[in-house]
Amino acid sequence: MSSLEELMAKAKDLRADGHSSGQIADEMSLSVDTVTWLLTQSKTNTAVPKDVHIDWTTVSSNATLLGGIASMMSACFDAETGGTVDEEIDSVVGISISGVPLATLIAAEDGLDLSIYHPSKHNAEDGPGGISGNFGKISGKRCILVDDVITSGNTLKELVAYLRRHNATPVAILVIFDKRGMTEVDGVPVYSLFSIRLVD
Ligand SMILES: O=P(O)(O)OC[C@H]1O[C@H](OP(=O)(O)OP(=O)(O)O)[C@H](O)[C@@H]1O
Repeated sequence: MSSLEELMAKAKDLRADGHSSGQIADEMSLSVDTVTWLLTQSKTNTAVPKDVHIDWTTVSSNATLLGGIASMMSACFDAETGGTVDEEIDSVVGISISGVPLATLIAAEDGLDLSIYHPSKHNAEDGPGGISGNFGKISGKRCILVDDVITSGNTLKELVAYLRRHNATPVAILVIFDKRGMTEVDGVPVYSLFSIRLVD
């Protein structure tokens, strides 16, 4: 089976399990347009939408490799800012689920507090997102926000707004993959290890 056929099969499995197109898009880190295409087209009758699927499970399933990626994210941030911003930061906020191990490793490496954000899209009752009460509080803190990938940027936009509403200051965003080529999210600079573009 080709990787494209595998993506089609996975999208169809998720749909059969009752997931909406938006949920499938989130699960597979693809755009909703791409998911619609995967669910409705064969690869012979229309052009493939311009999106990329990132499979980094070889790294994410290995704690040592994940630690290496977290170190690279932290080092990338230091290199881009000259290391001057570090002293002003109190907390690392990881976005559940995939941002959590990265945020934990970065917080440990840099000696910072750890907070966890549950995005609204994971709220089964369609309620708002929120900071977990089982980890660090964010009120009054200067925070760096950590996630694995930016697809639309909506999750990070939501967290930036949440932090500002709750008396915290989002200072920077650290991600591994940026599929939007974003330099900032509502005024918060983005530092990505890899910025992904399709070239026609
Ligand atoms: O830029 P956006 O369009 O908002 O998408 C990016 C978000 O989607 C993925 O999370 P997902 O909801 O799939 O949960 P996960 O962390 O459990 O993979 C990813 O980990 C980001 O948090």
